[in-house]
Amino acid sequence: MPASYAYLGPEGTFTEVALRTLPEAATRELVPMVSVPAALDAVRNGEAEAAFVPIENSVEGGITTTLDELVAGEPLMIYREVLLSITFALLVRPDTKLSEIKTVTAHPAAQPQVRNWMKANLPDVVWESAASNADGARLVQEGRYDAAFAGEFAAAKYGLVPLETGIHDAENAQTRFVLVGRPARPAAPTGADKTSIVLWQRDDHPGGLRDLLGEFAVRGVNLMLLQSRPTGAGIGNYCFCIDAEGHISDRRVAETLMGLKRICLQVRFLGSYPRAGVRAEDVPTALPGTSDDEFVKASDWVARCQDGRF
Ligand SMILES: O=C(O)C(=O)Cc1ccccc1
Repeated sequence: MPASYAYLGPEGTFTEVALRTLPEAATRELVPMVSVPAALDAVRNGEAEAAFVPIENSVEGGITTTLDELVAGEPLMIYREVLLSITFALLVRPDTKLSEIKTVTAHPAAQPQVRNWMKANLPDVVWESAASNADGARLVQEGRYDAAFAGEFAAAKYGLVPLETGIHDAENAQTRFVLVGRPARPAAPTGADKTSIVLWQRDDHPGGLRDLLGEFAVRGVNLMLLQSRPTGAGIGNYCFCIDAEGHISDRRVAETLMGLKRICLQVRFLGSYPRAGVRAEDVPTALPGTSDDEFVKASDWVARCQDGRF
């Protein structure tokens, strides 16, 4: 049996479409799962080599189920990311008219991307969340709802037809997906990489978040995502999910992680991996004083000072 990748299913999700853009997916068995936690659990318990799940979209920010799963439980690591442009189709059973639609369903992350369209075209329908957009289509096929927002490609799989296509409140809406596996050595740096971590503050004090961010700022490390998530320990208790530019093998990133490790209660490393759609030559050069070479020279100089050989 080939190694398998679990993904947010059923067949016909945007997640599946994004996964199939990865060359390595062609040599794996792709196994649809009912939810993001189920896909990640399949990795944790060794049933799947990796899981492919949505993590962020450009309209609403982080997909909280995924972030919360990566923040807690047995540690996992991100190895790849994929960006997919998303527009929705309104899928119905054949012969359904727009005026007959009373109920509509889709994944919760779809709602902010179709809200204005719904207000204009389906003002009085009842929205209910589905486990994924393709699962919504499946529920329409079963007769549980009148319509589903999903990828147009899901229609044929579930015996539905697109009543409307190209639905998107925001131009260029994109969703980011990640391939997640058990912890192992990160892939070698490509020159256009990203590092994901989770931080827990040691204590609550004025400027606490600024102290964390200062560790990135003084080493010239750019942030790409900052999302707070409740720790569950009471109102006001948050951890921070952060994506930073660069690879853990870059000295400025490694030194930032060391700085954070010293001042945080806990740091969880979620991986260093290639940025989707960005070439190394398009990444700005390191700010003055933050290149690998400058870090190495500075640390050699301190060693010489400690030896009295400066
Ligand atoms: O992959 C899907 O189809 C999902 O249900 C997740 C999702 C939700 C909204 C936009 C893109 C992906």
